[in-house]
Amino acid sequence: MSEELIPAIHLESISRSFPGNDQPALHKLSLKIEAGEFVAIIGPSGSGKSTLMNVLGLLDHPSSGKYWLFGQESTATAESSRNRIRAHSIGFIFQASHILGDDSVLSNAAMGLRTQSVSMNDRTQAALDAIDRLGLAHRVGATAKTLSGGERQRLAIARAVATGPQIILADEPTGNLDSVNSAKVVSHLRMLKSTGSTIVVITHDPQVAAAADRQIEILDGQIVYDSGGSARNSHSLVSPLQTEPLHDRSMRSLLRIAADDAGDAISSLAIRGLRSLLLVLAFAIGVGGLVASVALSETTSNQVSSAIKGAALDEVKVNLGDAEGQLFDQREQLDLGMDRISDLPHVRGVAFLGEISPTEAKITRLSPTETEPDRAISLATSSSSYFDVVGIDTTPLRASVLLDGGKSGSIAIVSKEAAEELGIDTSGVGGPPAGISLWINGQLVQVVGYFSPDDRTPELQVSVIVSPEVVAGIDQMRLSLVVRTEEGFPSTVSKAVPFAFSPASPGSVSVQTVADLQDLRVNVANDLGTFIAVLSIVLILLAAISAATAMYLTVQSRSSEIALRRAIGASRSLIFRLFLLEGLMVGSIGGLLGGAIGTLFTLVISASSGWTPVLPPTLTGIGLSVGAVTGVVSSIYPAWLASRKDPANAIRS
Ligand SMILES: Nc1ncnc2c1ncn2[C@@H]1O[C@H](COP(=O)(O)OP(=O)(O)OP(=O)(O)O)[C@@H](O)[C@H]1O
Repeated sequence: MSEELIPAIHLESISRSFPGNDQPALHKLSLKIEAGEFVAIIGPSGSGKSTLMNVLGLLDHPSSGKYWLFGQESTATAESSRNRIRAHSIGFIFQASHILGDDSVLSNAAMGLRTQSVSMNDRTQAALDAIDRLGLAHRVGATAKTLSGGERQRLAIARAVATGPQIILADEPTGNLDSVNSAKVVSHLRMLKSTGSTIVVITHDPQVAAAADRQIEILDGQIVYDSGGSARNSHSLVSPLQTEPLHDRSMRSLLRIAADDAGDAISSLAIRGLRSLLLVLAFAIGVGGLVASVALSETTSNQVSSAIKGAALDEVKVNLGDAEGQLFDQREQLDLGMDRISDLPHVRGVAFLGEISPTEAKITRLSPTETEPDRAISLATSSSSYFDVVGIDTTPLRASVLLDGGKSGSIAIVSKEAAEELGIDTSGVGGPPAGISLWINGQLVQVVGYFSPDDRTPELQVSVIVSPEVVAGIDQMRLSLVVRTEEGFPSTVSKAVPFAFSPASPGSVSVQTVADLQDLRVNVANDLGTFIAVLSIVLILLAAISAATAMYLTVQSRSSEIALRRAIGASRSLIFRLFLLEGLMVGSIGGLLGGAIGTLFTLVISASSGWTPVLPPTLTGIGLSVGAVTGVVSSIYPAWLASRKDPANAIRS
């Protein structure tokens, strides 16, 4: 690198005024400081020392005048170059040491190096060297908040010198220290001077002022005394400033930046563990609900479709309403209506089904007084034609004929699941053994066969179908007809059925093709899915609002950290990325957890309802992406606010 003989600092007629202040904080101040000088700036409170320091450190812009830093005119320099100069060429030591209390001593010392994007190994080495030089090696792994005041200030110096800056700016470095610790700081500053650093110290401390080679006094924003420059020493030659990015934009370097960002975000989330956990849970609940709604609506749709898809093409259901004891009084009329329906074109068969209200049916195995099985068994009555119409075989074959009366008397055909529930052995291939009977509402009913309901008749899964005389005395019965049509004709037939069954009042007969029913149930499933989805979106919005609020509060409480990062050269975009990444991580973890919760919820609901769960392979992706997007969106505003914080103001507070 080329080396020239130029002042380290050259101010010409610098003024700085603040809105609302009649007196400028700096007034036409001119000053030259040679490289390698150790200068103390003294003056009463309010005289403009900190303002001068902020201008020198490129934390603040003067209102007028010119400033050359190592020969480079820096008043008009772009923000990104100013960040780089701060990161590479200036070391700051602030009065309030601005240590990140929850981070380790090592990570505090390495902070500036992280901003420089130095590799992890070099970073650790340089930070350890600086810690060692400042006599803190024994506390290297400690959490910074456990350090004493003097140790903190030495750590602040270690952080400032670890990056190897050309100039050190220190604002009251001994302000909070006793004389012993002040003396240590002074000796470290002298040691730095001896290695060629240019040092500018603002101080009220006579000990520090005396240790400097040159004293400058400021009053009302102007220099009122200057002890004069010292001779250049052997280290006083300066190198050009670092204004261009040092790290290349290679894949490796980008990966390092990404790893640094992720590391910062993780440690920041870990430090605020409980807050992070609550946020993750908020996202998990919202996303979990959404994932469950997707999976459940798929599951229920599948359930509905597979249950009735076989019947959709050739079945019409006719609801005759509640028949209160009418079945037998009006059996003739019922048979007549059914005859007329079976005469309709495209009709293959028709049968009735009388379903008895569960409160009216007591079914037991051995005695009329024993307790009913745990699982509810439904009771229905029909004729043999029902089995033909819905296409269910019985064991033994044609057992259903016995339903049509005659000598056999009171008989029952039992679904396999109901038989198992009642403790009847269904393993025999020839049907129930002779003499097996049930007690139904106090009557002894002989079991003559089994049947296995299929998808068309899910309502008969656990049921007993009896001959009509068994239920003769029962009032509460829902009566319906099942009409089997030629394939593709349910809709045509359904229009004619009411007129055929009840020519006098066709309006009293309500007809549904299974296809209608399917639509209806799919709609119900969809409605349910939509309801859960809307609810989940509300939950996700709430999660996003809580995340945004928590993040906003965090930004406020981390003002000092943000100020420090900005002061030591972190760009606005780095600060923005840091907060955005925190939102992304919280949202993604919440989203993944929500995906798992939603899946588990669907499995539990499906298992308890006897459904086959349908878990689309995209569920995890949905959970993750909804969580990630919501996390990012909710952190945009707080991240933006953080990135806009003015380092000069923030560092004062
Ligand atoms: N951001 C600001 N907005 C308004 N006025 C400001 C701002 N910063 C500094 N000032 C004013 O400029 C003047 C110089 O302040 P400065 O902090 O530089 O003094 P100082 O010499 O460092 O004081 P001290 O020794 O008490 O820290 C003061 O009157 C102060 O109120």
